[in-house]
Amino acid sequence: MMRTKLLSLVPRATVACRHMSSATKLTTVEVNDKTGIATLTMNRPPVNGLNLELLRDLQQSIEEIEGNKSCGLILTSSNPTIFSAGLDILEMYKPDKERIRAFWTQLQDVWLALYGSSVPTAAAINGHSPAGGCLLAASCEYRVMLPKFTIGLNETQLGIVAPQWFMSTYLSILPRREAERSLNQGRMFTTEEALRVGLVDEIASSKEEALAKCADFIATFAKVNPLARSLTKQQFRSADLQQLENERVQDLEKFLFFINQPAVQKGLGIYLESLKKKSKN
Ligand SMILES: CC/C=C\CCC/C=C/C(=O)SCCNC(=O)CCNC(=O)[C@H](O)C(C)(C)COP(=O)(O)OP(=O)(O)OC[C@H]1O[C@@H](n2cnc3c(N)ncnc32)[C@H](O)[C@@H]1OP(=O)(O)O
Repeated sequence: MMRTKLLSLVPRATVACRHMSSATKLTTVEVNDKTGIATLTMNRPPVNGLNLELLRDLQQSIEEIEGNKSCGLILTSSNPTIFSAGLDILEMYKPDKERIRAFWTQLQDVWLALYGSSVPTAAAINGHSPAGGCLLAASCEYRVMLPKFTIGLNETQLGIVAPQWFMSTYLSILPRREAERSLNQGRMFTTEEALRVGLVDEIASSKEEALAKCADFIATFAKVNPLARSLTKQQFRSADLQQLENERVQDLEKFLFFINQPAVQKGLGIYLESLKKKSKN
């Protein structure tokens, strides 16, 4: 029988501030002793909205996986229909001054850690994956998605602009023409469309199958020298990573300036309302 280790269930103290959703961790890491592959599961009901705490836990879990000599990382969700709803809009709507800085900086950190991870990475996309959810999946090296869900960078639909590093992540997967058009449109792809354009690599009929396909992808590196593999990956990704490293502060200031524009705040408010109305019907 497969033995697994549950590594990330350490309780965390509750901090008295907005959006703090849980006294326990919002991610779990399970390492398969046989394959050495770590499965990182997001678990922030109802929709895995990426708030400051989930981003912190993601960062900690990625670091843990890097540190425990796992052979690979599979990112997935405990929610049966949602991989991640992207950034928690409540972090950006009428934001707290200090918290929103920490939030965006943490998002930068998570992207740098995941996109730049030294271990092979794959996403088992077992539900909808808009915007920031798509960013996380696209930062991995391989994607397996379940049918009847949607994925894409839909920022323009919300009246917001995906920053340069979101674009770079798309461009690492999609042909330039497709990346530009779909980002401009804020297009959400169905699973089948995503497969057709290459945004996902395979379709699986269940989460278990998706995880198995991700594990198969990671196993393709079993006989490749790990240092050679990770340095090669780094060479492919270093320009994108370096660009954000060099421009972190400007990127943060640009985000803050943009998000605080009255028109952007108004748009986010309307979008939030529409989401709430939809969930009441
Ligand atoms: C210069 C740079 C500037 C800015 C860059 C910013 C980049 C931004 C990136 C982002 O990620 S923005 C977030 C974009 N995300 C979305 O557009 C997704 C919106 N959500 C949905 O489409 C759906 O909720 C769903 C994920 C498909 C799930 O649908 P489902 O029917 O299962 O759930 P429901 O819609 O009823 O939602 C339940 C509950 O959750 C709330 N919710 C949903 N998504 C978010 C979110 N992203 N942030 C905050 N809250 C969210 C929704 O309102 C419901 O709440 P309620 O139960 O209280 O009504």
